[in-house]
Amino acid sequence: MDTERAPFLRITEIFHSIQGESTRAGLPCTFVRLTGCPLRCVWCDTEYAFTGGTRMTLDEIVEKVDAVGTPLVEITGGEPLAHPNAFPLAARLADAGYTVLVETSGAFDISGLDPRVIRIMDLKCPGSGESARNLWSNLDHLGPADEVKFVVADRADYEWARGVIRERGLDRAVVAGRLGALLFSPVWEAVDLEDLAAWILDDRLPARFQLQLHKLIWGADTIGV
Ligand SMILES: C[S@@+](CC[C@H](N)C(=O)[O-])C[C@H]1O[C@@H](n2cnc3c(N)ncnc32)[C@H](O)[C@@H]1O
Ligand SMILES: Nc1nc2[nH]cc(C(=O)O)c2c(=O)[nH]1
Ligand code: SF4
Ligand SMILES: [Mg+2]
Repeated sequence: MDTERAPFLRITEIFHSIQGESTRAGLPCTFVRLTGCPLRCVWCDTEYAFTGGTRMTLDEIVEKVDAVGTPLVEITGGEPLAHPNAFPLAARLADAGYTVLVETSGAFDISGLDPRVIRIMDLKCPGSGESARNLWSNLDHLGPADEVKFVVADRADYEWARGVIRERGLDRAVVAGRLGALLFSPVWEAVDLEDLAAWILDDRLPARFQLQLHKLIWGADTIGV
């Protein structure tokens, strides 16, 4: 295809690292970080992906992922689903045999994603400043492989998340296997870890406590890991 006309995306970075989040934390993973996000979570650790980036065709992206040669690939950002070509990219990577994770804010319709793609969807808590962007209809499109994540800045965020989980039956969905996992992640260094653990245990939530493993390994300010 003529490279000038071929479908493309703006890419901040493609890197090979240890998956730091989700139920796949600890596994080698290739990350494709798309440039640009229309949200502004107050605690965002990836502001460097809001602008800039390099224009790459989908062919070039797949080639670079192939060159790394790891079976697990995550498309993240920025906000991947703000970019229409993220959808064909995810399908192309699934066609190529990769296990494809898409990490999304939940602000964009996920229903057009290839069914083979595993969705890790944040529900933005009030402390992020972006709660109003949650697209609640996305919950109807999640399945047994998908994960819902709450990144909590304080007790008020935790209580909000607990309310959402109970009122929308996400706890029952996880226990019944209709949803893959519920994740609680502290905003980095904002919440006492013992407190968050105690809250989850006290409430008997069927949720997974997760830390950003890559920050424990390489520090919070290292980019490209
Ligand atoms: C940088 S975002 C990119 C994907 C998408 N825009 C989203 O928000 O899900 C990747 C993940 O990092 C999380 N994250 C960003 N800043 C964080 C922080 N300071 N502490 C903990 N998690 C953070 C986000 O909530 C999201 O789950
Ligand atoms: N190692 C590592 N694991 C991650 N899992 C999700 C990430 C993200 O920024 O979306 C991320 C990241 O930035 N680095
Ligand atoms: S949606 Fe994701 S990339 Fe965008 S500001 Fe929030 S955490 Fe950062
Ligand atoms: Mg990250």
